Amino acid sequence: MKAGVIGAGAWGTALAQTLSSQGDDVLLWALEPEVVDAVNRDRLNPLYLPGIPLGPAVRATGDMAEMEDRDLLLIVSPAQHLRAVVAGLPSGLPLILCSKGIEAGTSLLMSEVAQQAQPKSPIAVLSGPTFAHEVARGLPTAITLACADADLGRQIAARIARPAFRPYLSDDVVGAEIGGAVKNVLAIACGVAEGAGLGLNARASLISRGFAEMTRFGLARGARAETLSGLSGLGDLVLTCSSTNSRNFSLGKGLGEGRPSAELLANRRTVAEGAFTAPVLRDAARAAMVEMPVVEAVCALLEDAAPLGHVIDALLARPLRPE
Ligand SMILES: NC(=O)c1ccc[n+]([C@@H]2O[C@H](COP(=O)([O-])OP(=O)(O)OC[C@H]3O[C@@H](n4cnc5c(N)ncnc54)[C@H](O)[C@@H]3O)[C@@H](O)[C@H]2O)c1
Ligand SMILES: O=P(O)(O)OC[C@H](O)CO
Repeated sequence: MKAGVIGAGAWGTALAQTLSSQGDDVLLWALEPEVVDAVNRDRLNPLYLPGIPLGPAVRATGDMAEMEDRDLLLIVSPAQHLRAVVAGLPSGLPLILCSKGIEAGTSLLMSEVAQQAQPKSPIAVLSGPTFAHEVARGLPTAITLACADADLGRQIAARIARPAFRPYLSDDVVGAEIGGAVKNVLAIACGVAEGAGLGLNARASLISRGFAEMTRFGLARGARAETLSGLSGLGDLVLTCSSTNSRNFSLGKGLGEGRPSAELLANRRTVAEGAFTAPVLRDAARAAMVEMPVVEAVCALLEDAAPLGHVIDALLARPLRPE
């Protein structure tokens, strides 16, 4: 097997390490030359996945043309860069999309963006509760692999499964993508609750009511309810809303502590996708007449549109309604 992994952030590096764990040849494309050098010379990626030794079967490159001889590509760039990254790939190779987000300006899901950028490539989506550093250490992980072509989905699942890395098949690509994109915004909300000291009842309520928002939006975009309540939806929502290991939760925690969003977002090396997804999701939800008050509240905080106390009061003062 000759897999290519496009993007050597924490998740791309963890996936490369996982795929190579049984000796498969994995080529990892990195944007930063220092990452290429560190992987090839020291078997480490100290910039994005410090402390994880990489196996000998992972080789890094900065040259996209080297992906020509791969038979499968995992795309792991930040969502807002996926279009440009995919457009630069050799054409026709099966693409497994691992980025979580909605494209700004078009409101397209990653599969829709990839389809436009590489119309000849078959597409699958890999998404679920997966902190990169845990996966890289070989800790047990289950994840959704969504592919409209059931045969291709089965082939890919067999190729990427490892003893502690277990893909579950789905044909609901839209559902898998919406879960992964929306949970990042809701994790910011849960981080705010943590930072502002609102307590664990508030967090559980945000997870629950946030899941109701995810479901309403997902159903409006054609997702299936069982996908949203699976690994790529509820599973990832629970993980990301529970720990400062999540960059989105940590961003929210900073907001909840009263730090300005501009300060929290400035000069970041790592990506907190929810900050980019939130305004796109809000606008798409409004256009589809889907109510997403928690998402609206996160946007208000990210845009410094209202003080934290007002945003919390406004959420709590919404009219009483049936669950
Ligand atoms: N980290 C995780 O645990 C995890 C798990 C599942 C999914 N994801 C998703 O994977 C995607 C990548 O996240 P990550 O955690 O690997 O990234 P990261 O935050 O660790 O690193 C940032 C990445 O962005 C890349 N980048 C910066 N500018 C770029 C540009 N102009 N063009 C292309 N790439 C650029 C960097 O090279 C680096 O690979 C995100 O959509 C994220 O939601 C992450
Ligand atoms: O660190 P986060 O918030 O980007 O979350 C990482 C993964 O998406 C968790 O599944």
